[in-house]
Amino acid sequence: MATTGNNIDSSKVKIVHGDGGYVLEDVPHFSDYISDLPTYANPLQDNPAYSVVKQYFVHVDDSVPQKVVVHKSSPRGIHFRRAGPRQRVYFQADEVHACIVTCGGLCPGLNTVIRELVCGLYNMYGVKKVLGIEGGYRGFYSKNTIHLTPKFVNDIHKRGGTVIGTSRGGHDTSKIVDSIQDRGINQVYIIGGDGTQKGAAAIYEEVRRRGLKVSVVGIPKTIDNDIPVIDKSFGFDTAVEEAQRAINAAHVEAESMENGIGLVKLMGRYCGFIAMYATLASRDVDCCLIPESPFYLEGPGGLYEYIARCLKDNGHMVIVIAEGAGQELLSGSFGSDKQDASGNKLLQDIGLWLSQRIKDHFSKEHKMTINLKYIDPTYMIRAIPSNASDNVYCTLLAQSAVHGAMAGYTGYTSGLVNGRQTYIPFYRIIDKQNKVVITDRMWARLLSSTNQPSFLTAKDVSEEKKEEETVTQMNQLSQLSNNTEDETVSNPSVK
Ligand SMILES: Nc1ncnc2c1ncn2[C@@H]1O[C@H](COP(=O)(O)OP(=O)(O)O)[C@@H](O)[C@H]1O
Ligand SMILES: O=P(O)(O)OC[C@H]1O[C@](O)(COP(=O)(O)O)[C@@H](O)[C@@H]1O
Ligand SMILES: [Mg+2]
Repeated sequence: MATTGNNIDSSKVKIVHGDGGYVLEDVPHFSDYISDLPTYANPLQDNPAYSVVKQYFVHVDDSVPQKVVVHKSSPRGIHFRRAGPRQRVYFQADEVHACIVTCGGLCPGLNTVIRELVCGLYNMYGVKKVLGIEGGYRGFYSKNTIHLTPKFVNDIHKRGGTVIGTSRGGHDTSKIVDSIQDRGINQVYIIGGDGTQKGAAAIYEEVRRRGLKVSVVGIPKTIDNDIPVIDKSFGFDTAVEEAQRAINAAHVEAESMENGIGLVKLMGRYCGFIAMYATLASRDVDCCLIPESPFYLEGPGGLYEYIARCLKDNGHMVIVIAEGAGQELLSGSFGSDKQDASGNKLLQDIGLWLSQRIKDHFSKEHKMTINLKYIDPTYMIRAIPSNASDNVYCTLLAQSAVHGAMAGYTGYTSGLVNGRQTYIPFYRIIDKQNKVVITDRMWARLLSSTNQPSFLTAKDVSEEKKEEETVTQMNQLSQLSNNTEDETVSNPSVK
């Protein structure tokens, strides 16, 4: 199997080259593997709501750049296909049999996406057959389905969770595709995080191998914000907002007592975006600990020293810790290699461990009684309905997903890139995880806002920077090798 520098199978990559170093990382289309499919005029052209919009249909060449900060001489770089309605569609309304599935952990906005997929299909394209697959991937072959109508989904965006249920594990590609084929489903909308998108990519591959006219579409979900390429995942803003309530409670408790410490644990298995943004938003946080920035307790520059200073100067402090932070400190006594049903690492409770360590240290070393209040709002920040801006975001994601499927595209994730809706090929979404880059400006902003120690030596910083540069160079090399290895489609308007 030929792979590019990033372990991407180059035979699956559909690249279009244009002038000035323009590269379109295109998404698959039915016409790539099924010939002579009939097309139809998009029914939206007769829809009174849309027919008045100037240039409502997306131009065939419209694309969105991945990088918006450029230099005079830099190549135009990677682009993604702009999402939106096309002039011609590949399905007639009564031919469509769509299904929706939600997988992985909960996230605010799941019900909004479900609602908008159903309403988008019904109201924009006249589609009447939409099935909800119950309980995640395993629901395809082991559960009942729910007939989803605009009436059924009308109010669901006001509720947290997912009305069709979710689960981890249970992904069996061939059983899932058998079920899709047996039920005559031809549009599959899959809402989920990085694991789910890997599963969606496997389903797309199998659908294509069987030569089926079935669109497989991903909608990225995760409060952790660990999905790459996209600006942010839906529900993230809502989760950060809800986290403020826990931080506020921690602050009130801490400042009301002598030597008060409020410790808040927030979600973030492999990355600390929620902790970082919640800290930046709150201004009450004195220290934010995330998985990407290892910390230590003892000695100069360590956490104990910083806590002692905060208590001396202010009499109280607030610490926010992402659940995935400091797991290496726990390994040994508390550590474990256990995984959940999807293969995700099961984490130890770093918040509880750190609370105990802080109390023990200050009572032994400083003969001080610490009033520490540990707040763990873990599930409260994700089991809530999405806020207004996430609701709008969910609507755009869902409608874009529907337009793409109707236009015959498949094997893509609907995502926001630099503020524009795009179709991103699965391989780009599942290639790596999004992480906080601690040599970027955002982390520097956080450090300067909390005044916490960076826990890094000059050597660490230069190594971190070198690693970042190597990744950038590898990406550039892989791009170059794509340019030479892949079949070049010279006419960007092919699709
Ligand atoms: N590499 C993979 N290939 C196929 N399916 C996967 C893969 N990783 C995870 N999945 C499936 O995706 C679903 C959700 O994955 P999980 O990691 O729990 O949540 P998330 O999608 O939010 O990251 C599960 O049903 C799991 O079986
Ligand atoms: O207890 P659960 O449901 O396994 O969820 C815990 C995990 O879910 C998350 O919210 C992320 O979920 P996803 O993998 O579904 O995006 C993590 O922050 C957390 O570690
Ligand atoms: Mg995940």
